[in-house]
This record gives sequence, C-alpha cells and structure tokens, in this order.
Amino acid sequence: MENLRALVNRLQKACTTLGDHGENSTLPTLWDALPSIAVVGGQSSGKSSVLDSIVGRDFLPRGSGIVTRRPLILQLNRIDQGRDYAEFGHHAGQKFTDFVAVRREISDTTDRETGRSKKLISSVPIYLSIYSPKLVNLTLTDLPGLTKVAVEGQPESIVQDIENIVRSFIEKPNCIILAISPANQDLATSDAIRMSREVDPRGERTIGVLTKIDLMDKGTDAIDILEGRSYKLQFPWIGVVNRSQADINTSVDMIAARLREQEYFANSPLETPGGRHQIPDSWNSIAEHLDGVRPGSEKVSNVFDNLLPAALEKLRFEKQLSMDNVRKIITEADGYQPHLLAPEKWYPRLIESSLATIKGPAEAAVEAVHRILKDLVHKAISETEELKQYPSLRNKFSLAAVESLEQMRDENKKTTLRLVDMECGYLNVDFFRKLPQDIGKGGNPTQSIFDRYKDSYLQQVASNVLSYVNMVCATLRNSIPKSIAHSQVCAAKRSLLDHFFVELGRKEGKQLDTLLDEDPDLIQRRISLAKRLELYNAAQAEIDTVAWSK
Ligand SMILES: Nc1nc2c(ncn2[C@@H]2O[C@H](COP(=O)(O)OP(=O)(O)OP(=O)(O)O)[C@@H](O)[C@H]2O)c(=O)[nH]1
Repeated sequence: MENLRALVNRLQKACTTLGDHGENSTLPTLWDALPSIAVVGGQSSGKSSVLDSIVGRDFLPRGSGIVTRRPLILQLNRIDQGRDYAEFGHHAGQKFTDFVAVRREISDTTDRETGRSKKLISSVPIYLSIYSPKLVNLTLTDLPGLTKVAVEGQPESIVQDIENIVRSFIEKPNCIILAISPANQDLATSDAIRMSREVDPRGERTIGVLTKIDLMDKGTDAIDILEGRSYKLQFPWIGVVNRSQADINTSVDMIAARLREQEYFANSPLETPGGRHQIPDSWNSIAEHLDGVRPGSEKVSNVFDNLLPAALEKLRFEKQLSMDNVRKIITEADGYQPHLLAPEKWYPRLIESSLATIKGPAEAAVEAVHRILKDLVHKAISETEELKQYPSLRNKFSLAAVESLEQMRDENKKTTLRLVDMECGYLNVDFFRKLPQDIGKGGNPTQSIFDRYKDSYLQQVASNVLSYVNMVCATLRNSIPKSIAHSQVCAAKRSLLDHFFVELGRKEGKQLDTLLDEDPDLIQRRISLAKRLELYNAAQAEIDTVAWSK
C-alpha cells in the first residue's frame, strides 16, 4: 500500500512538472486518472484546520471571509530523515524551511492571480509539496469554501463559481471527498454534504469529518452524526476538535492542540477513545433490521398481526362462560350468604376469571418478540466485519446487548400484564347499562333471589359478561402490540447499548486493550500473508534483475 501511494505521488509530481494539471484539457489526462483527496466544505467550516492538523504544521493562511481563494494541491512526501521543507510548483527548486514564509507565499501567490481584492477567487491551483519524515505520501487538495450568498464587493456569480471549482475536483470518480461539516450547525445545512451527495449519492468515496464539536450548544451532542444516523456514509464519520481562532492568535502549537483534542474526547462522557467509533456499523445494522431496511422486522409484525390474535381466539370465552361455570362462580361468590341486593358483585369475578386467561397469550407475545430481537441482534453482530476481528469485544458486545434485551423483556412483561390487571380492576359500567337485555332476567337487582339461579337468568349473565370480555379482548389485542413495540422494539433501537457504552467509557486504556485482542487465527494469517508478500517482492526483484541484465 505504501509503495502504491509513493508511486501515485511520483506520478502526480511528474504530471505537475510536465504541466498536466487536468484542467482545461480536451484530451484525457494522466492527472485525472490518479486518485486524490479533496477537502470540501462551507466557508470557515474548518477545512484548512483539518489540513494543518494532518500535516502537523501551521502553514495555511487563516482569517475571516474567504481565505482559501484558489485550490491548493498539496503533495505530502515522506522522507527518511532531515528537516521539514516545502517547495512550490511555481518556485521549483526553492526550498522553504520556514513555514510562516510558506503561509505568506500562499497568500501572495493567491493575490497575484486574483488581484489584491480578498473577495475574488480563481480556479488556477497552487502546487505545494511538503517533505518530512513525519508525513505519509498523500495528495490532498484544499478548495475554496462553499458559500450561499455573495457579500459586498463580490460578483453575484461567486457562489456558482466556487461550486463549479469544487465540482470539477470532486466529480472525478477517483477523488476521495473529505467532507467537512461544523458540528455547531445543523447537518441539514452542510454545504459539504450537499455537494458530496450530488456526485457520490451512495457515500462510497466520501469521508465525513465533523469539526467544532467543542463549540456545540450545551445539552446537544454529535452522537447521531458520528454514528451515521443523521447521514449514512460507507465509512465511519470522524469527529475532530481543531484549534480555535483564539488558539491560532496565541500561537498554540499543533502538538499542544492534538493533546488537547485527545483530552477533550477522553473526558467527554459519551465518547470513548476509539471504541464507540468502531461500533456504529453494527449498531446501525441492528437499527436497520428493526426499521425494516433489512429483513427481520416482519417477524415482529407476524406476532402482532397473526400469532397474538390467533392465541386470543383460542381462548374461547364462550366455553369459560358456560352455564355450569357461571353457576359455579356465582355460587362460590355467594358463599353461605347469597347476595340479596347486589348481583353485580358476581360480574367482576366472572370477568376477571375470563380476562386472566389473556395473560398467557400476552406473555407469549412478549417472549416471541424478545426472541426475534435477540436473533436480529446476533445476526447484526455476526454481520459486522470490524467485530469479527476482535472476538473478546464481540463477545462483550453480544452479552451486553442480550442483557439489555432481557431487561427490556422483563420490564415489558410487567407493563403488559398490568394492562390486563387494569382491565380487571375497573369495569365500564356504562357498557352494561347500554346492553340490550331483558332487565327482568338479567341485571335487575330487585329481582327475587330465588329467580337468580334459573338457567335463563344465568344465560343472560353469561351473555352480558361475554360481550364485555370480547370488547376488552379487542382493546387488548390493539394495546398489547403497542406496549411491546414501545418497551422492546423502540427501546432497543433507542438505547440497546447505552449501558455498555457508558461502561466502556469508564474503562482504562489497558482494559480496553484486552477487549481489542485479535483473533489468533487472524494474527497468524496476517503474519503468513506478510511473509508471502516479502517473498513476492524478493521474487519481483529477482525477475527485474534478470530482465535488466538481458
Ligand atoms: N473551537 C474550534 N474552532 C475551530 C475548529 N475548527 C476550525 N475552527 C476555527 O474556525 C475558523 C475557520 O477555520 P478554517 O480552518 O480557516 O476554515 P476553512 O474552512 O478553511 O475556511 P475558508 O478557507 O475561509 O473557507 C478558524 O478561526 C478556526 O480556528 C474546531 O474544531 N474548534
């Protein structure tokens, strides 16, 4: 990989020297075919700060308004040893070792192209190479910041002109887009996301970078964005805290800024150093299963629409309210002293005895959904590539998810059974008042107690109770799924791993390391592959020697 990057860098350098910059050419150019990384974002979103941070040098001009007014093509070159230095394409051979002078030259050469007006832009790129033992071989392009309106002194076309410059870089399929969005603005207004979505709608070559996390309003956090729930990309989002303007003014150096950034994330209650950033794909996958984006959630609807209604149907209340049963319950309720004036005292007993049987199917539905969620979670975890590499973390992750699901299930059982208890605890008397019935045979309390044990009377009671129980059962048939969806499905989507993340956040570095121990087979495979690569490289060198000696 490193060899490949070095090769691409060398090719880009050759293009630059030979004047092939890709722009304004009707012929296909080598430059366009080479991979590059473009830094895109709204004005003052933090693009230059991110680049400064990657390079580890304070070398880009800063200030208010449009600061980056020409594309800056930045080649980073790793050297084995020696002092850091920079070289401009327009001053080939002149080594800049003073990075303040580099910053000044970027400003001056921008002015030379656009005129002294700080409000104009140009599409002609500046080429800058930086050499350092601390760098990796990469080519990055800093682009003018996207803006929404032209300000005083700027041509009306400036908004479109900047978009055109940016688009000309990022529309190339070989361009990786580093899309910079500030966390203190709504992501829906992010220019970086708007432009990257236009050219890379599936987010396959866009890396989302969230700056200014330290400037977010109190009470808000960046979790939804960093976990890809606000805008999903194929690669994880990266959160950063760059130097503030005050830091720049007081010359806080890059090392101190980086330490402060680490400290910020280490002390942020919801962030964990690395762990939380590794996990979102699995978490997203669980949420997608539950949302029906991936298969699995239809099994939950099957419980609600088919299994629960069928189980309630099977209860057969008519059988429970047969005349023999009604007589038995009434006789038991009367005891040695038959009720003289309050036959309605039997009703709660009769109703409760029927409704209590609903608890069976209700509990079964809670259990069934719990099992489905457990399967979905296991499936999502096993599909998560990053977790395959770390068996201990995967194990802990899985245990935490199951434990959390079990707590939700237990809680859900209580709430669902309480729904049934509530129905038993209070009867809607109005329902009975409105029932079309023969008052003389049924609920008339003044009726002689001797008539009350007659079959016709008991039939009437059974029929009244059956109507009522059927009505309640229909209500519960609707409210039980709601209770299950609320307490298990939505709760799992919302907070399945919250407890786990908090626990993870409390762990020390060493404890985290034990979680990230790799699968021994995988380590062995990597060692074998590295050996094989070494062998191939040696073989390639041999072949080259033979070829050259011909
Ligand atoms: N507090 C804080 N300030 C930041 C952060 N990132 C950038 N800034 C500040 O935001 C301002 C703009 O940052 P730049 O990096 O110049 O932004 P830019 O996108 O390159 O700006 P243009 O090139 O003008 O479009 C500067 O004052 C930075 O110090 C951050 O993460 N936290």
